[in-house]
Amino acid sequence: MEIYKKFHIEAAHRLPNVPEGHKCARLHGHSFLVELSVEGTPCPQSGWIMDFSDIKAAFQPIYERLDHHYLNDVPGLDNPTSENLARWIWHALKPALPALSEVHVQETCTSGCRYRGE
Ligand SMILES: Nc1nc2c(c(=O)[nH]1)N=C([C@H](O)[C@H](O)COP(=O)(O)OP(=O)(O)OP(=O)(O)O)CN2
Ligand SMILES: [Zn+2]
Repeated sequence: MEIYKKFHIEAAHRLPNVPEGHKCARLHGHSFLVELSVEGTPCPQSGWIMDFSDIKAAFQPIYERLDHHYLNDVPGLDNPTSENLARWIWHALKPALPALSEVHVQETCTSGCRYRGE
């Protein structure tokens, strides 16, 4: 079974490696939707895999590094595509949240990336 918690991150970025003339080379911003999934078996006593608020607490320090920041300035995010952001969040969060099973980064209403580790 999987549970998830969603977070909204307002951030700016530009993509430095796109072909010349690509619109994403220009500075722009997104309201990123980050959905974190955790896999497990519900505890018979509590009825939950883990408290949603524990997911929030684990993500909080990472959220603070991203929200209202220019992502290209965050160490390790010099090319902040959805793919690189999802992988970056996975590696930053996994030590504090070992049951993490998926990081879903939605960059726009129509575009995003799901990362489940390597
Ligand atoms: N594979 C990827 N492709 C693109 C990424 C990315 O991170 N990974 N990022 C971008 C841009 O950041 C862009 O802001 C988002 O792209 P796009 O979905 O094309 O945005 P639109 O608002 O133009 O989408 P439509 O729904 O088609 O209007 C580009 N590509
Ligand atoms: Zn973008």
